[in-house]
This record gives sequence, C-alpha cells and structure tokens, in this order.
Amino acid sequence: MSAPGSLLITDVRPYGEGDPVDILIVDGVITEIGPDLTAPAAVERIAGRNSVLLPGFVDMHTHLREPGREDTETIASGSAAAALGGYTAVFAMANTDPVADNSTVTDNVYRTGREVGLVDVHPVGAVTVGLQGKQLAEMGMMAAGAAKVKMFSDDGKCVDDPLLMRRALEYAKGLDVLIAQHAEEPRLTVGALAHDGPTASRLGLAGWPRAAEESIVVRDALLARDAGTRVHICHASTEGTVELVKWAKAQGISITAEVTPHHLLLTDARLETYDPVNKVNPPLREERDNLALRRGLADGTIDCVATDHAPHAAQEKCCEFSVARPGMLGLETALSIVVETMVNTGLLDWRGVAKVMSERPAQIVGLTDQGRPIAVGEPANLTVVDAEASWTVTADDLASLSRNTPYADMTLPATIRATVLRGAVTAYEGSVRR
Ligand SMILES: NC(=O)N[C@@H](CC(=O)O)C(=O)O
Ligand SMILES: [Zn+2]
Ligand SMILES: [Zn+2]
Repeated sequence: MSAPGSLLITDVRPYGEGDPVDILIVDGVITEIGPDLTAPAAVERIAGRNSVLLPGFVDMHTHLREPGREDTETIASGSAAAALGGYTAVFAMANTDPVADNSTVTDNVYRTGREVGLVDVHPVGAVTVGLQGKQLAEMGMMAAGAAKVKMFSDDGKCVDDPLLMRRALEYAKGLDVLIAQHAEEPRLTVGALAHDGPTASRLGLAGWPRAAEESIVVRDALLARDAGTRVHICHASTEGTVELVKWAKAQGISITAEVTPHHLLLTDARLETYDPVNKVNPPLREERDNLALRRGLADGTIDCVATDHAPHAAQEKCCEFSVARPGMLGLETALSIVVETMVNTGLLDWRGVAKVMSERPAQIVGLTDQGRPIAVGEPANLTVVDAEASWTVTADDLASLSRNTPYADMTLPATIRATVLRGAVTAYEGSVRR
C-alpha cells in the first residue's frame, strides 16, 4: 500500500455525472476538485480514463474466517478481496472459531485489520455467548474495547428466543449499537436445503419457506418498536420481507435491511444441477423475489447491498448437496452484480449505487469517515469504477482463499480500476497494493 501522502486521480466523473475532473488528495483528505489540476511531479497519479468515481464501498456483512478457519479466508486475504471489489470498510461477522463474543477476539480482529491496512475491518460482536442463543454476550465490553464494536449479530444463526432478542435490543439501545438479525425461524427450517417451492419439490430437497424469514422480520420489527430502538435485517431474500419492512418503516419503526447481490440476481433454478456452489442461507428464491428486492432497493425500502461473502473450503463445497456448507463468495463481484441488476435495468443511477453500496451502510452502522460526499475537505475513501469495461470471472484468479463463487465463467459488467483508503491506493487495475 502506498503511503498516505499526495495522490492525483485524473479524468474521473464523480457519481458518473458531468465532465471529467481531477481529484487532488493530500494527507488522506480531498483538497481540490477540478479540471486539469496540476501537482508536483513527485505526486502519485492514477489515470481515471473517464471512469466513474464513487465513495468507497462499505460492506455490513462479510465473513472473514480468522480466527479458526484460516484455510478458507484470513483477514489479509479477505481484505485484499474487499479492496479489489472497491470496498474501503467491511464488517467481519462473529461466527469465527473462537466466536467473537468477547473483546479479546474483537480487538484482535480489529488490530489485524489495521496491520493489513487494505480496508477498515470492523469486527461484529456476537449477541449471545458462543452464538448459542442462551445468554447475552458482553456487548458493553466489546463496544468499549479498541475495536469500538458498533454492530452485533449471531449471523449464521437467528436469535430466535423472543425474550432474549427483546433483551438484546434493550441492551443495544443503552449502548447505542446495532443488532443485525439473521431472520430464520429455526423450527420452520429443520433439514431445509432449498427455497420451499416447485424446484425443491421436484429435486426432492426439503424446503425453507419464506415464512421462516418473514415471521422473524415482523416479530423483530415489533420488538424494536416496543424497545424504541433500531434493528437491522441481514440478507433479505423474499418479496414478503420487502413488504413487511415497508410496512414497519411506514409505522415509524426504526428498521433497516440489506440485500445480497446473489439474492438480486440468482434463483433456485440454479439448483437443477445440485451444484453445492448454489447452496446458501437464506436460499436462492424465485424471480418474483429477485424483482421485489430490486424494486425495494431502488425505492429505499431495502437500505443497502451487503455481500454476505462466505468463503468455504473446496472439500466443503464439492460434496453432496445435503452436507455441503451454505454460503458464497461476494466481495470481488458485488459491484458487477449491482450494475447488472440495478444500473443496466435502469433502477439505479450511479448516485443510487453510491447510496446503497456506501452511504447508507455507513450511516446505518454509524461510521463517520466512510460513505461521505465526494467533496473538498472530505476523507479520500474512494472507488474508481470503469463502467464501460466487462470481465469474465475466473475462480482461480480471485484474491479470496476460497473458490466458491457462483459467477465462475460468467461475463459481468464494470470493473474496479482503483480503490483508495484515506488517500492510499489499496487496489489498482486488479492488483492489491501492500
Ligand atoms: N450465508 C451463508 O450461507 N453462510 C454464512 C452464514 C450466514 O450468513 O448465515 C456462513 O458463515 O458461511
Ligand atoms: Zn445469515
Ligand atoms: Zn452471513
């Protein structure tokens, strides 16, 4: 990674609007924006070549597998994947081994992220001890530690006990932190392998009904209402979730929701081959869910895109569908899938992409230095997007240590030309800068 000195990014269009300008960055802060800026010869330059300039992306939902499964992802490899995907901040979920349910783990994740330095790694703390759903974790200790944990989640598992969830929301309110719920009523998903629909029936796979998600979404909306606090819904996957979140927002309930790129694009039709790469929680659903999620993201009902980047070892993904681990990679392909499903369909312009990939996630979780406007005086956390380019995904070329991308061999629109974290170039033309 280059030192955070001075940087000149030439020939870029902020938010894809207007004529190309140059951006001068000094000591991590944008100091000048205008056509044909001059800078001393020693200043590092990035040629934007008429690219779109966006605020650096913020991922509220990433699984880095450190500590515990460093064979599938480390904080370093996941940070590289994030930088290449245009991210300047990621939230690393708590389902590590050991679980991030105490400040020793969360502070270690945070410090390792700083040492790697490619992206701001914010650890997510567990809501319950060991993700067991029995006893609240020491959220206060984690929030007060070096990592200043801002978000808590048992993701991978649902906090299904309603009384415990109520207490968690009350505790979170006092700490001014966010609870993010993996909305899954486990008594409705016993043995479930696929979306409960015609495809699962035909393939003989036990179904995961939409109601398993939606019943928790509405329950948690009501609990947040009563607690007078906010709640965030991870990986919304159904048309009904969009309707329920819209209803809850209309009631003045402080609820937010994210959608993954794969739930915007892919359906359970993918399961016909029984390829475990398509196994994910919540499952890929039907086209009407994709379309409702896209509309919800466009109209602000769904607040943001989060990757749910979930690396798994080859041996955990090549076996029989029923025993394969759920989850798919997402960091390096997210922007392309958002362009394919939201920009190329006319649902979002580049301002809208900045909102759902950067501004809203930063606001929801309370980051004050990310998701900022591209303006003089603002921190230089930026992503340079070549909107005209396309690329073919080669699993072996990904920076992630895992290979479980559902987009292998697909040609996708848009590439990340460069990512800039506080004025330092972290990724440039497909390579990370260390
Ligand atoms: N999404 C997944 O299918 N898997 C995630 C857990 C989760 O996000 O629920 C994982 O940690 O592998
Ligand atoms: Zn989850
Ligand atoms: Zn997850």
